[in-house]
Amino acid sequence: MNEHKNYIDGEWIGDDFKPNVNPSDLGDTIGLYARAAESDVDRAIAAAAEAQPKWAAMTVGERSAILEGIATRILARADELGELLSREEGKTKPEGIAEATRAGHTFRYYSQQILQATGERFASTWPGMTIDVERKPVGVIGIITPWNFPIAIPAWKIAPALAYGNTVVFKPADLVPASAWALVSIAHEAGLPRGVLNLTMGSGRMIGARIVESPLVNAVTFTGSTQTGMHIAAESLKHGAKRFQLEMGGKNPLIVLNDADLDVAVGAAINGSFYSTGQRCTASSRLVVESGIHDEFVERMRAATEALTVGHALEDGIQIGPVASESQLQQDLDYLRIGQEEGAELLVGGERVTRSTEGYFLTPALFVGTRNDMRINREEIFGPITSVIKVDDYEEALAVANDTDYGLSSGIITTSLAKAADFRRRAQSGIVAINRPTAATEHHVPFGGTKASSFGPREQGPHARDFFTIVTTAYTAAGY
Ligand SMILES: NC(=O)C1=CN([C@@H]2O[C@H](COP(=O)(O)OP(=O)(O)OC[C@H]3O[C@@H](n4cnc5c(N)ncnc54)[C@H](OP(=O)(O)O)[C@@H]3O)[C@@H](O)[C@H]2O)C=CC1
Ligand SMILES: O=C(O)CCC(=O)C(=O)O
Repeated sequence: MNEHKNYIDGEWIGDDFKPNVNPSDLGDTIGLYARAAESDVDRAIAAAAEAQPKWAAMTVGERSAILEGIATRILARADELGELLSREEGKTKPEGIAEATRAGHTFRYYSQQILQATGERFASTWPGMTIDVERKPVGVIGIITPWNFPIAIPAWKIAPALAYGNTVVFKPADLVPASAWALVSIAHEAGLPRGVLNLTMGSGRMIGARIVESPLVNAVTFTGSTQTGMHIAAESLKHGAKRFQLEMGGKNPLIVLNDADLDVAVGAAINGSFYSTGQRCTASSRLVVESGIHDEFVERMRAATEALTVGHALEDGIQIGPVASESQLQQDLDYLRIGQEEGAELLVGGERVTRSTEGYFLTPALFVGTRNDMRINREEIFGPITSVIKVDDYEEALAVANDTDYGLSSGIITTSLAKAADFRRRAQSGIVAINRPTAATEHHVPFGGTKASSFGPREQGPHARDFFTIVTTAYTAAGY
């Protein structure tokens, strides 16, 4: 069985391995992946600290060329990387390939982005003075990522971190080390100097704590559950108030108004709620539907949900792959029970099903007759489960949509330009979707939310530099 080691200071290290198992086929072990010890994490952090000044001193041209080399290699291997991703995480093969392609585009984007102007010159109110506002690297960045986007999220954190002259200690989710390992091995092949990017696979509790507590780590960027994010925030403040950026949960509403095009509404709801097995922080988990269109929408949703094909992620024609892990499956089953105990009607789906391989297969589930105060509508389930909430009019729909602890994404399906414009103004989320799913975003524009969904500057696009650089203001007096 292939052994995949951690990557520390330019070397492959490790002798303690864990099998990585395919959630579509529990008999299929993808490979063995190293588990870092505390001493490995400390070594990775020290290597990143040592490499950082030299990496930052390279020209942007040199850094840009290496990032472009990583992008080219990812894009050349997108089919293979996408298949590997689907095999370890369970999203369908087309979704896996699209995600790998997005990772390549992200590296290419930042290889070009750092060639743009970054400074600003201000006129001074004092005589003989010039003021230059510049951006400098932050230093060593700890990167902690979740299992649901095993290559895109690492890419959109690692690429800007490196582009702006920082070095990285990368801790991927324990469930999906293969995509992380493949990405780091590509960076190695592309000629990244030793110590600039370090991979420490294994337990989040231990490695995450080590990264957050280290005085040599200057910033931590995290995506995952709100609970872990809040813990990282508290620990970061305790340990030298290091800079932190958090992308956490969502409970994203999709409003369907009476004037909606039903085909568009059902298409957006099915995609947003169930694709990627509903395991997206941008998933539509609350369908807020105006009463005049409610019954027809529900009937069309029932039929469309039943028609979805569920099975092995790598099989052609499969639309919904397995749930990513046994513990996530248990969480989904718990919420299916909780929803029914709360009085919601499970109209269709929510069944654990068997296929020719043994995997974590669950049919997409549609709850109807739900209220916004039910637990299934307040807590992030993170599975192929969505709820319909019936409302009387647009104002009630907007109030329900905004009545949540989260604020990542929200959407509206309407043919009224006026209502769409009003929703863009009043929706309390970082992403607003008009006549499209709440999920699936582009790599070159900002990504992030409000309330308990996000903390810190936006990720992706040009705004990513706000987290990965320090703004300094230089006053230069004339006369010498
Ligand atoms: N909004 C989003 O994008 C996501 C939300 N979730 C939500 O979170 C739930 C649980 O998923 P899970 O993967 O366990 O999410 P976690 O928040 O536990 O994990 C995310 C990352 O943080 C690491 N981690 C875990 N504990 C710590 C810690 N104490 N300090 C630092 N890092 C830590 C994990 O490592 P390790 O994998 O080794 O535990 C992983 O790399 C899901 O069911 C879903 O509701 C999950 C993923 C993404
Ligand atoms: O919808 C997307 O494009 C990204 C979603 C995401 O980042 C997540 O679910 O963690």
